[in-house]
Amino acid sequence: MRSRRILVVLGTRPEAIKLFPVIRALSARRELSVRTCVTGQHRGLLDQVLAIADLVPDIDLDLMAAGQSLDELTARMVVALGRVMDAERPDLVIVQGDTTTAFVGALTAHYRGIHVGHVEAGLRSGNLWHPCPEEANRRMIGRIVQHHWAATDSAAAALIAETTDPATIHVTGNTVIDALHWMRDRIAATPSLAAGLDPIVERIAGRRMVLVTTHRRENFGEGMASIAMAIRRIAERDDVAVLFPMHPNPQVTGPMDALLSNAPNIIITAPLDYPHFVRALALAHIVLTDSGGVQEEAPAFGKPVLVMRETTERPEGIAAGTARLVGTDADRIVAAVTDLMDDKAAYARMARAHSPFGDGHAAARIADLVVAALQVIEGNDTRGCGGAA
Ligand SMILES: CC(=O)N[C@@H]1[C@@H](OP(=O)(O)OP(=O)(O)OC[C@H]2O[C@@H](n3ccc(=O)[nH]c3=O)[C@H](O)[C@@H]2O)O[C@H](CO)[C@@H](O)[C@@H]1O
Repeated sequence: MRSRRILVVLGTRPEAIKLFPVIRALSARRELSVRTCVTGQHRGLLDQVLAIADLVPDIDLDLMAAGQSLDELTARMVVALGRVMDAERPDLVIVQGDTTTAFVGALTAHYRGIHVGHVEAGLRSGNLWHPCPEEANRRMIGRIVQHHWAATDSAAAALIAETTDPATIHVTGNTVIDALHWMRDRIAATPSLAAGLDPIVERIAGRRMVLVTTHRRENFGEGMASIAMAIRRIAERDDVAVLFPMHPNPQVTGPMDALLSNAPNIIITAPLDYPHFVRALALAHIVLTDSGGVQEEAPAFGKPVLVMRETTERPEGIAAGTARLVGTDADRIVAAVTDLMDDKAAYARMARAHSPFGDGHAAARIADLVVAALQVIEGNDTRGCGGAA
């Protein structure tokens, strides 16, 4: 059998983190020819992950443009990825999560009758506008792909509730845990990978670190201002130090700079590269975030995570008691952090190392599923939409 062509499409930092374990696992299968296409929906943050994972993309569309609108990005990406599909002619396309890159990768493959596998399938917040456009993207992806690789049983149940054929759904675990274990072990073997954090560790010495990340679109505006106020109040405690790797989006830096610059006990940095962030996560006492991936990583390190969102598509962390929704209201956030700082029993209940999101072997399972899927595709004669308008 000729080696079967797999095209992995990604465009942002979280996709790179969650897909590099899959790319490694697939590349170890001799019967597969794996190519990677990066859209460059994000640039700097994405490149940091590609570098640490030793991933050199076969195709880099470099589509990101300063101040681009979602319309412009999507339009450019449809045309560019369509051309990649025609040139590469893959037997299977793999996308991850809920970005514009993931949706357009699935759509342009669908136009050509190419099978698609979806990593992290089935995440649903139940609110079409929260998060936007991610919830819409992942629902639409779920309607047009053939292989749904869900991270958890609840994600699989969400797909079943949408009448997805159960035979096309497999629960694999979230590949973010594969990446986290790989990075943790790399740092243990080569501490210099995350040595850049040493000065911050010295500055924080003796205080408990609250690690903060925020950048969700639905928190822009009032939400960000309220989060900034909460961070400032949390940092007024002398037994606390806040470490805040700040996303460069002006919708984040604007409100934060206004309230937090020169605030004592708050260390603001540029986004940390993946090794440094994983080390910061391991050193944190509490994690305060609106990130999806960080919600999945923190429990694996036994870190209580307070989620600055109104809804989450990760109910497993809430059910396991390792995560709590606190929204963006400053009083609620401060109260939740204070509770964990002052109530040892409350902290112990949340700080149990527990990973409802996977065991670190999701990528290997996905590689097995890809090989199995290709047998099906071998006998399948999909014509797609014929390519013409
Ligand atoms: C709606 C939603 O939840 N969608 C999610 C969103 O991803 P996200 O919310 O997880 O995005 P971020 O928070 O940007 O990335 C987080 C990763 O970045 C690392 N990190 C963080 C800060 C830093 O300073 N240095 C770092 O290295 C960190 O370890 C972590 O792994 O889109 C993904 C793609 O579709 C989806 O999969 C995913 O559901």
